[in-house]
Amino acid sequence: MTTLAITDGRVLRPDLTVAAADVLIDRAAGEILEIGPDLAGEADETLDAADSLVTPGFVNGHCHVAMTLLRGYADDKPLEAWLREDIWPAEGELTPEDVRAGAELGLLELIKSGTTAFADMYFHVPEVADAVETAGVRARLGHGIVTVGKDGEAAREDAKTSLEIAREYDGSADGRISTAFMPHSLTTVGGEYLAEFVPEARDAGVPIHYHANETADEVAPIVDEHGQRPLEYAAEHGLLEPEDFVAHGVHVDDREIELLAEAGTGVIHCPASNMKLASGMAPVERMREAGVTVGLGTDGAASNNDLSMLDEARDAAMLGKLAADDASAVPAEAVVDMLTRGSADAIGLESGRLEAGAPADLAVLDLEAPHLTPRHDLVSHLAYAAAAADVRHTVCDGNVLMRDREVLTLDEAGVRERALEAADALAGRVE
Ligand SMILES: N[C@@H](CCSC[C@H]1O[C@@H](n2cnc3c(=O)[nH]cnc32)[C@H](O)[C@@H]1O)C(=O)O
Ligand SMILES: [Zn+2]
Repeated sequence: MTTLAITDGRVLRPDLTVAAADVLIDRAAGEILEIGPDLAGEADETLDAADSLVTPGFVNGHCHVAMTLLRGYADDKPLEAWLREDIWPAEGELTPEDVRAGAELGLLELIKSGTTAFADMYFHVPEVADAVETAGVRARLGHGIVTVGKDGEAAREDAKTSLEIAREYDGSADGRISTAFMPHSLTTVGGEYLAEFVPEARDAGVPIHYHANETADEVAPIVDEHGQRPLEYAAEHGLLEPEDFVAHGVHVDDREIELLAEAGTGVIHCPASNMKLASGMAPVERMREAGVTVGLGTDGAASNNDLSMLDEARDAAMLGKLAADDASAVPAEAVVDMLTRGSADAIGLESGRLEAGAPADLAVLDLEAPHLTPRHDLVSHLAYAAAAADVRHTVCDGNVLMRDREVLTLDEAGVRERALEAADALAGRVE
């Protein structure tokens, strides 16, 4: 057994108290062995965490990681127009190599900002999986299905691809990759395809992930056509199981919140994307009070425009208060919970907590910064004041992915160069 110790840090424990302690990790098992004083002597390797906060690695519950190539490509439009006029035409030109380049850029950003796991919906998933394997993080990956505007054959092909990818990649990258069946949304995938393929996804034993109740424009057609709220329609199609998780959940009514809580289906709140596309304010406080598992996600870099989960945490607190018209809503503890354990629970991972037996997925934040001084409350700092650049080290599955702000698994300069070239060439092809 080789061991790694994170030494002399302040460790954020599952009950959100902070203790001066070392963290001892079994590298091969990728697990935390012990948290306590003076463990450095027992370790083969150490990572210094003096004057630093050791937190669970952040979990990004909803992303389209390769969309980093479209960062800044189209801004300042609502969802429907943004997707149809700008994003989908550009995505139509994306090659597998482009997706690989965009995924690597996104992974670099995730690791640099302390994120150790994410859920991702995109296409050319084999390239995303390859990049995840190299980068060393955990991921729940899936192929996003869109059937609107496609003939029956092409639509079924898209759904089949999503199933095949989910079956093939589950458990890959030494178990760091898990998968899901991913219909894009309740309005972009026809009910007949849900009826046909959802039972198959259940047989394959994979969860289902989709965008739901993101905009008011997306709710209205379902109510008009089916006389049901979107999540009632989802439940009827077998899309609300405990392992499933939806992105957004902005326009949900009380009955839908109850359905989510009863079913145990997770909601990934994406506050930055919801603000930027003016989609609305998710009732995060009400969902949490009702017992819904709520996590956080960045969504893609084209609607955010970064992949920093610490930004998302702060946005979630701010927007949650505004939405509830109550400054005590979505407090720092709730935000830190959503950032770590909430997202992990929602997407079905064991990470998000630092304790013996848990996955060795963590981030170490440098506290020696003016904006993190003084130190009345480190949970408050994590929710409101810390930023991506404060992350010093990132560890996932017992492996050091970033040491002293240097990413060890990806060549930063090369990744940026390939992404720049791919993005420029893509923009040229779309014009
Ligand atoms: N196979 C599908 C691709 C679906 S991948 C997932 C899609 O979600 C899109 N997307 C990104 N952010 C959002 C969002 O906030 N809401 C809905 N869709 C989004 C993204 O651009 C991508 O096209 C096809 O043939 O078009
Ligand atoms: Zn999305």
